[in-house]
Amino acid sequence: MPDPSADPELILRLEGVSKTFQNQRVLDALDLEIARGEFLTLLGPSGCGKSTTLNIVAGLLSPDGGRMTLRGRAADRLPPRKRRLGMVFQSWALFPHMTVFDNIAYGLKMQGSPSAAVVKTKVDEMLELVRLPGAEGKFPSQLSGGMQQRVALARALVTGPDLLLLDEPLSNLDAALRKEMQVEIKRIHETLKVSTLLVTHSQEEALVMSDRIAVMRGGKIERIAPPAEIYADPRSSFVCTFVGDANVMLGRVEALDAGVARIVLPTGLSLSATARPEWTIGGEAAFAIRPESFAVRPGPVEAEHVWSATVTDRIFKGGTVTYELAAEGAPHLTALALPRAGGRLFERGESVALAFGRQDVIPLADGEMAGAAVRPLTETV
Ligand SMILES: Nc1ncnc2c1ncn2[C@@H]1O[C@H](COP(=O)(O)OP(=O)(O)OP(=O)(O)O)[C@@H](O)[C@H]1O
Repeated sequence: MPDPSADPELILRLEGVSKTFQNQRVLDALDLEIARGEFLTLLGPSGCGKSTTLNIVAGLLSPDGGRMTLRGRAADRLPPRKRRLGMVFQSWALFPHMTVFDNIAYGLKMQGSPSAAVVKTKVDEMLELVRLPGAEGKFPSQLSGGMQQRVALARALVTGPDLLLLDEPLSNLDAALRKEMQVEIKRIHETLKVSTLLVTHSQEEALVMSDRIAVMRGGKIERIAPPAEIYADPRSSFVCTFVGDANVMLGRVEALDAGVARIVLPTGLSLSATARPEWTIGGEAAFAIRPESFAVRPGPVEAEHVWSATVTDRIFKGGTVTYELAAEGAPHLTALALPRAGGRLFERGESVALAFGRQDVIPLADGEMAGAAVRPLTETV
């Protein structure tokens, strides 16, 4: 029976879904909704419950508690093949003894026996969509990893699913192919507008492809929002450091005026920030500054905030340069700069000015990740 309160624009709704494995609570009363046509990504560290959530949606695992509806209908007891889902997993498991054509046609044949002409038309459409025309007679072993992934997508989409489930679909590809397939999957999503649930631990994949990102931690969703919003206003220090890099710091509120807080760090550096509602004078205040929000300048500079710092390390990547810096009371800062043609890079040991404005300071609800947030440099000069 359709739920009379169900929103027809909602493809999936999970309410209070829980799952425990051997006394370990893996999902903790999880709520999640996916709108029709939406691309939603579950992003989080290993073990936070992303795949468990996806497997419950797929019907491959039963939850211990909670409710699930698909297209407004209770789906808790619906067998997987009746859920009208398309699935692509990390190991894309094409049938090795079948041609590309037969691999893609497989799902259609499982649904019933459409005429050979209908099967051919649909498979051709899919090959066109994933940009593999002419590959229908090949076997998976004759295809590159990226091409196999395109076939896996075509196989998942050929039946016209209501919801496409993607579990780490790009993690077996090398970095260049992964970037190419991110853009491909986004293009296919924009063409078909099929509602999609992606599971990944890659912030880049999440930022590039999603309409909304749900950041998971310990079996719960900590923050759900569109990519640009989650990046600009992550709220917690965990989300701030998981979606992007950040300098997370802790200070004390010295003054509060019209929603603006004056914050001092233990050694006297100070700054102003948009205040969070729970901040009080004399209380602790956590905040973050993204590496790209610091302007690194050689000497005195006019800006709302200017901190003196010393370059402790540098990594040059061509289009960008990352500096590790130490300021008084903030010994581990990271700044990201765009080297200008003809401009010079700062050397290790050099004194610089770090300039930023109030709008660059992200107020946070907690300082859990303070000091540990910015990813370490991997190559140095
Ligand atoms: N069938 C199972 N039996 C026992 N424990 C399980 C089972 N499946 C998952 N777990 C445990 O549940 C937790 C969450 O697993 P899940 O695969 O959902 O995490 P994830 O966020 O997808 O992480 P990853 O990216 O590493 O797969 C992990 O601690 C995992 O070891």
